[in-house]
Amino acid sequence: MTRVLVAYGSSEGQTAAVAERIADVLESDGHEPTLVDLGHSSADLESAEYDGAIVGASIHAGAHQRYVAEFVRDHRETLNRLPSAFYSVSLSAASEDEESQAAAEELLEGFLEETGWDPDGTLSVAGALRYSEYGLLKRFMMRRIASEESGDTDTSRDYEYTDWGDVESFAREFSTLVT
Ligand SMILES: Cc1cc2nc3c(=O)[nH]c(=O)nc-3n(C[C@H](O)[C@H](O)[C@H](O)COP(=O)(O)O)c2cc1C
Repeated sequence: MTRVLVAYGSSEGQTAAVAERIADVLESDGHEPTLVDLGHSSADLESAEYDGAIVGASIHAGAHQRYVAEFVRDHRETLNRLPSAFYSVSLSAASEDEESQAAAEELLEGFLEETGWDPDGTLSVAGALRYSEYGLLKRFMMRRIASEESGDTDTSRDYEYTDWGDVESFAREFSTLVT
């Protein structure tokens, strides 16, 4: 059985939900995933003898979580040696505007350049708008951003844009890499 680290940073929970779906797919393919929320604990990538690693982060104010970048930088040699993949969750990836989607891809590429990581696979995936969980200021700010992008501005409900089919294909592809 192959052991796969599924480590992530998530500010409002969507990247965590994606990590859980990836872990479900890996498990159903016969692997042994270990989920680690890098915001709360560190993953012992060096000594735990993982056979592969998937790392995820979300974009806030034009950048991925700094602690995820630090984790990747600290472990880049191992990540570059093992089968590995990175996914980035954002609202830009949900946009119908090609420029916004390209901006999300650029941030993903920038993250890899900045950390010195060359993963086998990448995915830029749409996240969620969780108006009900934002404080007043954040709700106002996100509503303004959504309105600029012709997105959803009814703050009385939440919106999920994640394409779970894409997430599952990404996980399945990785699964074949570590088999
Ligand atoms: C305060 C705030 C700032 C955000 N900034 C960006 C941004 O600059 N670009 C973008 O594409 N998405 C942005 N988003 C959208 C998030 O990437 C999206 O909500 C994602 O689902 C968050 O994932 P998480 O729940 O794992 O943190 C922002 C969201 C919040 C709440």
